[in-house]
Amino acid sequence: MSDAREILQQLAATIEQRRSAPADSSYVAKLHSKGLDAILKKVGEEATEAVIAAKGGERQQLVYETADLWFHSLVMLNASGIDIDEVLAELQRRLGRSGLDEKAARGQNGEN
Ligand SMILES: N=c1c2ncn([C@@H]3O[C@H](COP(=O)(O)OP(=O)(O)OP(=O)(O)O)[C@@H](O)[C@H]3O)c2ncn1[C@@H]1O[C@H](COP(=O)(O)O)[C@@H](O)[C@H]1O
Repeated sequence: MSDAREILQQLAATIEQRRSAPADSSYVAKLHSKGLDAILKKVGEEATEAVIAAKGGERQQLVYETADLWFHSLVMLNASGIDIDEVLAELQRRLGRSGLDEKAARGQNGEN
């Protein structure tokens, strides 16, 4: 399998390219034509579907729904002008740091 960052970059580039395609020829373009709220609604729906699959112990369905969730999250980031490298850098920054330390630091900085 290719490097994970490579796959995400390739998919993000495809999303950027497809957003201006005719809406009847592209799922990405169709979503964009409906506006940001429709994109955000899809992210919420896909997250819920992933949770339901996990709760039901449906292993293969969870893989499928998580792929849907990641894809729609990339569409959301693209619509918001955020490069995936920004998210990857944030995850990398957190590597090796306890989530409990991270949580305590967020309280101090007034972040969520
Ligand atoms: N990875 C994906 C991908 N994952 C999921 N989906 C679509 O996301 C939708 C989610 O489906 P749901 O089950 O929620 O229900 P639905 O009724 O089909 O969807 P809605 O009409 O409710 O939005 C499906 O239509 C899937 O086809 C994707 N559509 C596109 N891609 C990638 O985006 C590229 C560009 O796609 P187009 O824009 O269609 O050319 C593709 O080559 C793929 O690499």
